[in-house]
Amino acid sequence: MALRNKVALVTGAAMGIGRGITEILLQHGAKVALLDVNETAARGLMEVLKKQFGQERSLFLKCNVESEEQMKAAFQKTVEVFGGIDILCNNAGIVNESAWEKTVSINLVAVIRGTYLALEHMNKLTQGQGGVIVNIASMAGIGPLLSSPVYTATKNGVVGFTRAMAAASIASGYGVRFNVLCPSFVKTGLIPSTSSNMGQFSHLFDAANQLMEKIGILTVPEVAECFLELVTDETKNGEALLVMPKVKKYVTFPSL
Ligand SMILES: NC(=O)C1=CN([C@@H]2O[C@H](COP(=O)(O)OP(=O)(O)OC[C@H]3O[C@@H](n4cnc5c(N)ncnc54)[C@H](O)[C@@H]3O)[C@@H](O)[C@H]2O)C=CC1
Ligand SMILES: CC/C=C\CC(=O)/C=C/C=C\C=C\C=C\[C@@H](O)[C@@H](O)C/C=C\CCC(=O)O
Repeated sequence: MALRNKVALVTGAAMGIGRGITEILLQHGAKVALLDVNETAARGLMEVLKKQFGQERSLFLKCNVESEEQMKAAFQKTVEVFGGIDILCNNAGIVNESAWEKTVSINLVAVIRGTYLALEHMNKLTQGQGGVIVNIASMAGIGPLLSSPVYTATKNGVVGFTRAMAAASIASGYGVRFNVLCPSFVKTGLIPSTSSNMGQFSHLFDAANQLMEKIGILTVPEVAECFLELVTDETKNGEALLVMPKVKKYVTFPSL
């Protein structure tokens, strides 16, 4: 898929991986709707993006992905302003084993919500033009992260949901590709600097840090490049791309 003048919607776009994904999409000629709850961070980013890419290439929509109403409105506004949606990145996510229901709501329920909203616009069976959806899971969606069982559950859910949607799309003829990106640790504000949000697993904070030291830490641009591969390579559908420092591999799953 060539990105020039394609329309992308990115959740959690104001910081971290979502910002990196937004920037690489703009660098390759796409228009981007940025959805985030953090208005201060988003508006600061928007000033930078408008200077670098022009006034008309990016749009910020304050949106809590937990809200069906706000997500529907954001998708509708994106279509109104940019004329459609070709690319969706469900990226927004948190790590909080204390507020675990919120973690499920943002990391999994909202990914399903965003996917279904985008499909309404992309589905070729309902006059859509097709498209591609890339969901951001985690290495914890492939192997258990002992310090964060609920986070692990949400990311496993994102992997399974995305792969099932790809199979459904092929069987149904939606004309939409679905892929999932599974980074290991990435240098953003998400990585817990204290055990405050680890709840009953706070005693495993050191173990998680030891794992991080063992695996190493990715940069946001490294992750954004892998996202771009899943979007632009039209042979990729139903893929889970595991990214670690110095290695990336398409995960193979047992065929039942
Ligand atoms: N940082 C890491 O080590 C890794 C992160 N990931 C995943 O990557 C995604 C992005 O994470 P990071 O960029 O590291 O985090 P981050 O904390 O740097 O950025 C997350 C963004 O999402 C936004 N957000 C949070 N809750 C939201 C909500 N309810 N509605 C709308 N926006 C919301 C935040 O305001 C922020 O801008 C998450 O899904 C995370 O699970 C996956 C593997 C590793
Ligand atoms: C607390 C969450 C922090 C950041 C977000 C995030 O998603 C980070 C995930 C990073 C890595 C997850 C790794 C999970 C690993 C487990 O499956 C282990 O059982 C695998 C152990 C080592 C694999 C690497 C190696 O041995 O070379």
